Amino acid sequence: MSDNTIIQFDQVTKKFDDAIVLDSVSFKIERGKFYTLLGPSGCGKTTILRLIAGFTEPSSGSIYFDGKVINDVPANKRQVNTVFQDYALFPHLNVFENVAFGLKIKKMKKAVIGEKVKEALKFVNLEGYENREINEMSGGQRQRVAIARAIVNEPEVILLDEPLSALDLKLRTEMQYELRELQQRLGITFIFVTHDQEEALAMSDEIFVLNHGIIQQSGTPTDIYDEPINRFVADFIGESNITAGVMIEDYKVSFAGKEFICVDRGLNSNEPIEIVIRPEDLAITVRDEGKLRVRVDSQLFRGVHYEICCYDEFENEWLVHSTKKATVGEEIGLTFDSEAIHVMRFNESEEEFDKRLEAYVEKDHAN
Ligand SMILES: Nc1ncnc2c1ncn2[C@@H]1O[C@H](COP(=O)(O)OP(=O)(O)OP(=O)(O)O)[C@@H](O)[C@H]1O
Repeated sequence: MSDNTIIQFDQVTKKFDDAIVLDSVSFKIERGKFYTLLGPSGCGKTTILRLIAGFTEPSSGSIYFDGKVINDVPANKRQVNTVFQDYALFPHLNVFENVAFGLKIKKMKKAVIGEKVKEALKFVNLEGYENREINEMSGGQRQRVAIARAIVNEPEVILLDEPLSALDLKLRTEMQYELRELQQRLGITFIFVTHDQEEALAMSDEIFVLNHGIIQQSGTPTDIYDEPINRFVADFIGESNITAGVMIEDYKVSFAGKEFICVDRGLNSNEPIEIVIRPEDLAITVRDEGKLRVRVDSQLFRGVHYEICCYDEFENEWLVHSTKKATVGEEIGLTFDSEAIHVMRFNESEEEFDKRLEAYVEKDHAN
C-alpha cells in the first residue's frame, strides 16, 4: 500500500438478504484529496459511505484504514466523521452546543472545547454565531454548522452524503466553491456522494462512477469526461453522441458509413466499438464541407448556444451545441477534430459480439 493511501476496499461485497448491493468493489483513497462517489439512485453510494463510517459491515472482502483491516472496528473508534444529507443537527441546542457535542462526549476540558469550537467555526466563517439557535440559521449556514461539527473532531476523513441536495441552485453553487476551498485549506480527505454529474466534475480530484454496485470508472473529472469507458459513463456524465462503429486499425475508425482518423490505438483490428463525440465538439458547416452530412431535425436556443438535433443517412442522431444557428429541415455538414472521437469497447459477451459483427458485415455489404 502506498504511503498516501488512507482507505482501501479490497473486493468488498455487500448483500442485503440475497440482493447484492456492492459487487466485489476495490479502490484506494489517498490522503488529502477530494473524492466523489457519483451514480444514480440505488447504485450503492451511501452503502460505501456507511461501510467506511462503520455503520454497516461488509458481507465479504476487507476494508483497510491506514494499512489495517477495520471490518470489525466500531464506528466511534474510526478516524472518520459524516455530514449527513439533512445535517442531523440537534434543533434544541445552539450552534456552539451542536459543534461541541462530540467533544463533550469525549469528556474534554471546557477550555479546550471552547478553543476547538471557536477554531472550527472560524474555519467555516461562522465566528460570532455561537449562541444562535439552529432554526435561526439559513440552509447554507446549517450546512456549515454540520461541517464544523465534523471537523472539530479532527478526523482524517470526512464523509459527505449529498449535503447540498436540499439547497436551491444558487446556494448550491456557492457551497460547491466553499466546500472545495475548505477541503483544500484543511488538507484532509473528503469523500462526497452525489448523483449530480456537474457537481462531481466541478469539485473533485477523483470521481468514482458507480452503477448497479460496480465501479464503472474512476479517474479525474477530465479523464472521465473525455474518455468515458462505456456507454453508461458517457451517458451519465454530460450529453453524448454515441454510435456504433469499427476500429479498423490503430488511429483509424469507421462509423456512419465513413472512415476517420482518430487518436486511439491498442484495440483489435476490425473490432466493433462504440464511439462518443460530445455535442460541443461538433461544429456546423455547409453541406458539402462537413465530415458528416446530416439533416437538421430540431433546434432549441439555450442562451449560450443552440442545441441542434440532426440525423445522418443511417438515422443516427447527432446532437450539436453550436453558437451558429441552423435551419430546421436543411441539410448541413458537421466537422470535428480527430481528438473529438472517443473510442469505447463494447461490454458484451462473445456471442453478442459475433452477432453484431455479422450484422455489421451484412450492412457494410449492403452499402
Ligand atoms: N438496510 C438495507 N436493507 C435492505 N436494502 C438496503 C438497505 N440499505 C440499502 N439497501 C439497498 O441497497 C441499494 C443501494 O442503496 P444505497 O443507499 O447505497 O444507494 P445510493 O446510491 O446511495 O442511492 P440514493 O442516491 O438514492 O441515496 C438500494 O437498492 C437500497 O434499496
